[in-house]
Amino acid sequence: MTYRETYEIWKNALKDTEYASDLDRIADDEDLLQDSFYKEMEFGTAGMRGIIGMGTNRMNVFTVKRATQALANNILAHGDPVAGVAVAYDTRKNSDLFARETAGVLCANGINVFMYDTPHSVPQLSFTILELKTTSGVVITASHNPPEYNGYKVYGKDGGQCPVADSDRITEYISQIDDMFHIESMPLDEAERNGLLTYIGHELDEIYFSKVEALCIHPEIMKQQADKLNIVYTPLHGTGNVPVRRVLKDLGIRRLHVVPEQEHPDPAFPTVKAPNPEERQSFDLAVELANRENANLILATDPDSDRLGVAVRNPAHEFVILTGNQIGCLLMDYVLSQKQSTFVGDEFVVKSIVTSDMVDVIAGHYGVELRSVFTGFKFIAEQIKLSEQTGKGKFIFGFEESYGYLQGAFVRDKDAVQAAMMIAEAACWYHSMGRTLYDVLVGLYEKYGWFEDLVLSKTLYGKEGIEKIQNAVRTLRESYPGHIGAFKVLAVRDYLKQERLDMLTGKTEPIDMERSNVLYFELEGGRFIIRPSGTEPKLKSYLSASAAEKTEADSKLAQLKTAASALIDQLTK
Ligand SMILES: O=P(O)(O)OC[C@H]1O[C@H](O)[C@H](O)[C@@H](O)[C@@H]1O
Repeated sequence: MTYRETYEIWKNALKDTEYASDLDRIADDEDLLQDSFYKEMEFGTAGMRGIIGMGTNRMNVFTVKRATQALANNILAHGDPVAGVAVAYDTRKNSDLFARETAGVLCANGINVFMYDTPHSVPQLSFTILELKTTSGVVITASHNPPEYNGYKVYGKDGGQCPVADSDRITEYISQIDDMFHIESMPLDEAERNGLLTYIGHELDEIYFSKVEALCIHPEIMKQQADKLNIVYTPLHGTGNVPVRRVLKDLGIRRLHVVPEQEHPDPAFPTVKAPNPEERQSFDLAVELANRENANLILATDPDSDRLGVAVRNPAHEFVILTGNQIGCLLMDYVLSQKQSTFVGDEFVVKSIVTSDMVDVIAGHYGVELRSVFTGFKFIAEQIKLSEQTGKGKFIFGFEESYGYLQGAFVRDKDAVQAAMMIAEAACWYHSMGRTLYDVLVGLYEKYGWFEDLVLSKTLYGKEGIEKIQNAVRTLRESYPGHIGAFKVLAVRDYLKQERLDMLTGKTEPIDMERSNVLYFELEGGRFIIRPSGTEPKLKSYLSASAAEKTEADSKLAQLKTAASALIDQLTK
């Protein structure tokens, strides 16, 4: 079926409804029409995510209700409708509306729903699933994407993002729904009267806060140092505002300045290009405030408060915005060093394969096992579940370069509330020894080696963009380059073919992991990894160079950046 034909079906089905004028408005914009109707929304790295609007490839009540009916079918066949589903939403446009639609469809299927009636963070929802022992969970959020996006994150009963097998089944159920315009829904007041819908009260928030606070390794040091730490925090208009402030306050932090322009929910996110702590621009207002208040630490959380960004002062008193790898290494080294004396030998940490190799060296230093998984925090959660099922291994810490960190396994997704607490605690601990987080970071490089990491993302919109992204990786797979710039390729790991090719001997060996569309080039003195993003229309590549000295690592990374950028441009022309 062509995109025009699909559009006509929508127009007919919705001709006498409030949506008719929205559909009319896009009729003359061929590109928009094509992008809205040429395909169905897919379940990617973190569920379904897309631009809000009319169409099969858009986030709207129809695609949300259809996804929910598919989730309901999956629960009725493989889950536990009585245990039910926990539902939360963030501060984005239509998040509350989509959450109510989700609840209505689940209840119409006889599935119990436990729903927050104010915006809540992703980690709080993950915690809620475990606490209430529900069979599944849904958060309406597009995480850190620009304001025009929303999304539908699905969770399993272990509190982690839905495993691949479930998302494949949900996708299959979606394809079996012929009429997405007449999906049954139960009015929420009726669902509440029937006992199918329960609103979650504040008690759960309190339990969550106390569990996060209990992770603090040195609460006494925090109390003692709290007044010396001057922190600026921005929730970037999102859900972090309540939990992050509460936890820091409970632990004794008094000098916390919240960026006023970004304190309150605003679905337009008017003060940032994207509410993403990965983007330097999202720190602009926080840096201004921190300079006015002479603060020494900046914390930023994204709208669903699973990502944390951090900026620290360097010796020249300027703010340096840390990368996700740097924050993760600082946190991991802190946690491992403080807990080392309690280790019995079965401890493990988890990172994704695109996360810095510095993690491997830190884990080795403390003698803990390092597990590497694909991009997606669900794979870190899977390792925690595995250790519980087998009784083998104790999870200590997990992180991804994409600004996601976890210490306490009472949450199974990245948790910026925990991470904000941990970084504040680490800052207090080191402050008590006269050191800043910047000093500590430099100390880590001096101790473990200079690992310089950089993520290059190329955004390519629309149908054509997606095709370019897929083609780029395909082209590279068809013929591996012998060099990337001046960097010799030593081996190539193709995670789709599940094979590693040694470029020097020509020998291949199997990779014992599931399939994933990732190419990993092992270079002399670095690495280059490339994959299509599973959450945004981006071609992502991860560059790393390492050396014993900073200047050498910097110069290698700069060279690699030039070569990789040229290669990516050529692949996406
Ligand atoms: O690189 P992507 O597929 O866009 O994923 C980047 C990140 O997106 C979301 O935040 C997921 O929850 C993370 O687990 C993932 O690392």
